Amino acid sequence: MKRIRVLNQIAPSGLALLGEPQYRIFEESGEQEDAEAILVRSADMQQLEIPPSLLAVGRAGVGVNNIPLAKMNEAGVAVFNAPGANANAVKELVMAAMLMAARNLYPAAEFVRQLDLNSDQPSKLVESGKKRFSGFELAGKKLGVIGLGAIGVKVANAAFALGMDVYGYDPVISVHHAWHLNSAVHQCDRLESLLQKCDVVTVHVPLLDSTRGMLNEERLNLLPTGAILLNFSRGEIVVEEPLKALLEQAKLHAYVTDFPSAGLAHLPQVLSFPHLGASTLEAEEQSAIQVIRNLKAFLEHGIVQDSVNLPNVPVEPQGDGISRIAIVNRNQAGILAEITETLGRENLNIEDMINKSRGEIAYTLIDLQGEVDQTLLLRLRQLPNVLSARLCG
Ligand SMILES: NC(=O)C1=CN([C@@H]2O[C@H](COP(=O)(O)OP(=O)(O)OC[C@H]3O[C@@H](n4cnc5c(N)ncnc54)[C@H](O)[C@@H]3O)[C@@H](O)[C@H]2O)C=CC1
Ligand SMILES: O=C(O)CCC(=O)C(=O)O
Repeated sequence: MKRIRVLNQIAPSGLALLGEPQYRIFEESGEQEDAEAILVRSADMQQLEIPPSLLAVGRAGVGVNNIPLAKMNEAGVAVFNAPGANANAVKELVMAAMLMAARNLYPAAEFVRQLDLNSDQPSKLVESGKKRFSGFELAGKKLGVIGLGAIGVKVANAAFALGMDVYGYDPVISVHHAWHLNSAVHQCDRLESLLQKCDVVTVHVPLLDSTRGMLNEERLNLLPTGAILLNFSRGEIVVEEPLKALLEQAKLHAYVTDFPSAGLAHLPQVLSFPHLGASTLEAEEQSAIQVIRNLKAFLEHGIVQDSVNLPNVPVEPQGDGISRIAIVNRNQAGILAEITETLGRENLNIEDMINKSRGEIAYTLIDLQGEVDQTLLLRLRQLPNVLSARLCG
């Protein structure tokens, strides 16, 4: 039985894929020591102790900044996410946010809420206040999309359909996403040129060392007066102090974000949501199902698909009489020779073997004739550059 620890609420339709008797799902931290896998959404795992039994982490979503990737690599633990599974949900919220900000919908609705509509002339009250909430139309305005991945491409295409003139910045756009991007989207070679010209800017990059604080004082100051900034990516991508100053000086029309902060949330120009981007039934189900399928394929057959730290190795198992060993190792010369020598000493005949690397890490999948015992696995684990070794199944 494989034990799966769940750190956040995961859609039941996904968890249903992990049925007993093969799997047992638990939440309590006391039992974490022997979990083979952890399922997580946004819970912060940075300080979580990694049990020696852990083989994989499944992020039912996209961003993995809550997972200590370096620590996972050192422990030979595979990390999976669900690319694209919640992109439509985020796109819809971003479009709603853009419209809310451009038409001042939140303060306008608040204004109506506090009116006494039982008075003699309610329509007079309504009409008297509305001029304060006059907004602008999106059609014809310039939208800048920073990060043209699963979400950025959908936002760019939807904004184009609304009549916006769309600019995109992504120096490392994938071929897959480039294919899906409307060809009318203008490409910006420099982030600065996008910021200078766009009335609305939306950011859709992952939180990495290279993107933390990417919208700093110098860059924020390039935004035209009256611009709207949307951040449904991660709070840390925008530097708060200069943004606050621009909002207080009314140089920006609005900041709409999914990541509330104490320094900004109280400002009238700020609209904050409680990290709602992926909170739709559809996205929650899709994310859970997608990541759990990949987690299962890894635990049961050693197959790697959509991992954020291991290379893709979509090799189906060979069938009866064949044992499969999965090894995560440092990507260093000589390691394969050490592995095959160790197997040779046990007289085990290799039927098939694949080794793929991704940066500092490599993944080796070996199909063998016959039985594999715990002593062999122990010997493999003791090799200097082997981070984890296990029998699949
Ligand atoms: N608010 C919410 O609930 C959600 C937030 N997110 C956030 O949105 C981020 C993006 O999600 P997806 O579009 O699904 O990811 P993705 O991986 O499909 O796209 C990210 C894009 O950013 C680009 N990029 C990376 N560094 C860049 C840089 N320095 N400048 C410009 N572009 C850069 C990449 O090339 C890639 O095309 C996630 O990493 C997560 O932080 C994702 C889902 C839900
Ligand atoms: O699971 C969630 O609600 C968070 C979604 C998110 O931020 C992501 O997928 O990166």
